Amino acid sequence: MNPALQIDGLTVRYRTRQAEVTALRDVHLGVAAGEVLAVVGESGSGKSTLLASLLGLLPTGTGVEGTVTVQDFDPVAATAKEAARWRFQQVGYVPQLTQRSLVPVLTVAEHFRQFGSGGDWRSQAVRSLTDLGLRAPETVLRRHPHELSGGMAQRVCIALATFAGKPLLVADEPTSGLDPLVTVRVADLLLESRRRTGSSLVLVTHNLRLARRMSTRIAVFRSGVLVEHGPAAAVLEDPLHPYTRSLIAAVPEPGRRLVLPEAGSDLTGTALVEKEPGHYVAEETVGAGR
Ligand SMILES: Nc1ncnc2c1ncn2[C@@H]1O[C@H](COP(=O)(O)OP(=O)(O)OP(=O)(O)O)[C@@H](O)[C@H]1O
Repeated sequence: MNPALQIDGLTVRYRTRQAEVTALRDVHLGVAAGEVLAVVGESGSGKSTLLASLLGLLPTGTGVEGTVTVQDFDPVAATAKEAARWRFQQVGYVPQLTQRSLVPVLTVAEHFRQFGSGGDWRSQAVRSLTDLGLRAPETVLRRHPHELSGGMAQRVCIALATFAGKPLLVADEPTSGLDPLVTVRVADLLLESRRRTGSSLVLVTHNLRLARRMSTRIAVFRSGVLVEHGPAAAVLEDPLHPYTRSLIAAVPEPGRRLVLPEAGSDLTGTALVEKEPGHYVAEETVGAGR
């Protein structure tokens, strides 16, 4: 099977006034058509930079070495205009800050109309929004972005990304902040859309349970280095790298009570209880140091 996505020797350096930050170092990664790749790693490990490279969204002036090919297109070498046109035609994208990615002067319906072909875009949009647990989809369609809550905007963006059946779906933390039932709906909708269209899906997530539920392959990043990459079951059941093992060990068993240990964290001393797989709620404050 041809790779839908191929990255060879990718190094990305951001240049700021104060310093140069190497966000990715010599990354080699391939994803076949129809696969679901979960990109995991701690904050600052380079996950969003990887997505920006795949989407042709790196800031101007960023230093890039190596090659990226996504379905015969090179998003890193393309101009901003070429990359924008390609994304519109080929990519369904769920960004991390969903509310900012909607156009303030357009209603939700007008967002859908841009991607819809034929007359049934409205019923398709209503179906997607209903599948994502929005109770009054017709009302949501009439609203402007500022009239949506954060969770609503997130689900609108997910519905838009899957709407047109593009060959590549890219989602940056699509379920962060959503409740457990909606998380499951989002996962199901993304997977259903992938099944229907045969698209490939690249998913950035901190949630290893979500990665396990959704992905066929997992790529583990640490400090810009791809430390482990392979079939999801192999990486999660038999991790080779100590960092992957520590990520997996940090996921508590369902129902277990967890007291966050990191010194300096706002949540230090907060007990979390897993109410649903992969979803933790603050149960009580137990005092730092316990
Ligand atoms: N535009 C930028 N200019 C300078 N440095 C940046 C820029 N974007 C990211 N970085 C730095 O590059 C590194 C990788 O950041 P990146 O956002 O890719 O990580 P991440 O794994 O997605 O983190 P998070 O999970 O917190 O979103 C970090 O050190 C970050 O501070």
